[in-house]
Amino acid sequence: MNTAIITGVAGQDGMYLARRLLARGWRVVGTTRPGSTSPVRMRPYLRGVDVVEADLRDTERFAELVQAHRPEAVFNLAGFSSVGRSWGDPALVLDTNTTVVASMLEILLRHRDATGHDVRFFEASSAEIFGSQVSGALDEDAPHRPRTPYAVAKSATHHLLISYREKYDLFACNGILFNHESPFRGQQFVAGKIARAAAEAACGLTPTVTLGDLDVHRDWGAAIDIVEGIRLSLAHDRPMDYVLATGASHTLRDMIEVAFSSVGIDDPSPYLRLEPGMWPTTQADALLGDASRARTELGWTARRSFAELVGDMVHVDLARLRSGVEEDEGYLLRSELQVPAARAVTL
Ligand SMILES: C[C@H]1O[C@H](OP(=O)(O)OP(=O)(O)OC[C@H]2O[C@@H](n3cnc4c(=O)[nH]c(N)nc43)[C@H](O)[C@@H]2O)[C@@H](O)[C@@H](O)C1=O
Repeated sequence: MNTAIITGVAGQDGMYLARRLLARGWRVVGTTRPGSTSPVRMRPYLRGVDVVEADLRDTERFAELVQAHRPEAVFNLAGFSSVGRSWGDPALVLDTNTTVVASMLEILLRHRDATGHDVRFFEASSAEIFGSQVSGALDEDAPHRPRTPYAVAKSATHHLLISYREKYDLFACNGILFNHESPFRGQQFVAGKIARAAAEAACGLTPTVTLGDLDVHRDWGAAIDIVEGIRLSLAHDRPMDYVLATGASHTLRDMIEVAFSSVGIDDPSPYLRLEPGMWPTTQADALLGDASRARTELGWTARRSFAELVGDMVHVDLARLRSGVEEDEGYLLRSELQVPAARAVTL
């Protein structure tokens, strides 16, 4: 039986990936931050996962886990994830998202030297590495112009992985992940916030969504699709970096329109408050991905449309509000069943 370690297993990506691997007969050891409430909240979705607490910065702990479980694959999905908030503690962001990864790679090398056992490594890189002045669809060769501590850290780690791959022949892949969402996304991210407001409005409540720039362009995909690309990256016969994106760009204005119209509200304006400048201007201007390499090499494409994704988020929030039950496996099963089997590639 293959074993995977997933760091950050209680996040949306970790959870979807764990379920996908379990369904394929893997054993999954998933780490969560000590003291975090997410594992409790996400418990209905993590059945079968061996959930362990591990502070990402405690690299000794990571070494122990590798030694104890001898995984075939490590998926590093943990770390600091808010672009905007990364200005709050840049040193912590660089530590968590870069220095820690350097230690993980060293640990995997030492493990290989000691046991002869190769561990494949996936790193969740980010479209934010491309930063400002981007135009057209971005592929793996687009230049990095990071503009936030978050993006700087992700860009450095991205290059670190490539260096390890070249110098030590380590099977390490960067997934350049564009924005991706799900009904399990927190409301600190804009899609989660909009979906919840649309559901509240549908229940007759009067939410107010305060937003920065409505014209920001992003390539929003469904997390459930993106994790399939993550899984396939490590299942391929050679390590590469992959853009995982839908290739379609939308604005926040589009998202609001789709979310509210999915519950029959044609005019969302009474629920919106605009505060231009409330969100940092140093993030990427507009992001659109070109996932041709993932399509050609992995047979991967994003299957869910923007409207399906946003509609699913709103409807799960509606079910939460109506039932009073925040998390239930039923919220997930419907969207999981919609996934057509991906091209068979086995590790
Ligand atoms: C690729 C990247 O994707 C995610 O980072 P993010 O893009 O910052 O995600 P978000 O949902 O917070 O913002 C989306 C856009 O919406 C704008 N925006 C406007 N008004 C509000 C607002 O009121 N709240 C928020 N959160 N965003 C707002 C905001 O400025 C941004 O342009 C993470 O997964 C990250 O880990 C990652 O790697």
